[in-house]
Amino acid sequence: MSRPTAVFDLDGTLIHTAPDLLDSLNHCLEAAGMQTASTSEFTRFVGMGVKVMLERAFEAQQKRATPEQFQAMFDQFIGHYSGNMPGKSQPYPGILDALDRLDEAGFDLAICTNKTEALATQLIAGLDLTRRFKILTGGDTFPFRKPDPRHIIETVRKIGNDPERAIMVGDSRADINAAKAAGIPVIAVDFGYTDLHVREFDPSVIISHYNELTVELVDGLLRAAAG
Ligand SMILES: O=C(O)COP(=O)(O)O
Ligand SMILES: [Mg+2]
Repeated sequence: MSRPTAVFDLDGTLIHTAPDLLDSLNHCLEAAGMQTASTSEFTRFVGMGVKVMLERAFEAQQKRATPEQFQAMFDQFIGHYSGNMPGKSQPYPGILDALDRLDEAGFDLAICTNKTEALATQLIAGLDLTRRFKILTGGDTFPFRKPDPRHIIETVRKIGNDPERAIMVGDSRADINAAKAAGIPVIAVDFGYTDLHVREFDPSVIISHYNELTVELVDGLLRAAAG
């Protein structure tokens, strides 16, 4: 039997990246002569990758960009964000101990993010976390991404594991809906980036700190899912 897999979202779940993403977004908005975004606006923009974040920022100000202007802003964002990495971004309290616990219990650890694979890989390396994860897939790794359930399923399959013995940990509706559509139990953190409280998306469990992410909790969810 393959090893069980714990799949983690990145932004707002493993790593608190909001200050850097917001800095880079506001750098681009200012350069375009637009208003800067607040933290609460940012939580509505994030979750579906950089392109969607920029589109939502334009919509919020009822502004339109030509495809060329949009591409230029996208390139500027990537340059600014990647140039300042890892910046102020930090793993959430308790996550490293939680990863250790799962690792010691025989879980393979995976990252499934809507960030581009290159940016996510650079960030995880910059924080010296690469060796902890068997795989990282981004929003551009496959022709589909969260909330498409195949993003999680194919991430697990790529390491040769069985999606029926996987759990997802995430902070947003995309994570929760993708996991539910995949039939994978999902633990939602309530400290990430979401416009509505995660309870609205009906995850299997909600945690407020990683000391709640125990092997017992995860094993219980896997047993319940196996029926
Ligand atoms: O960067 C984003 O928009 C989303 O990234 P996440 O899937 O890791 O939350
Ligand atoms: Mg997230």
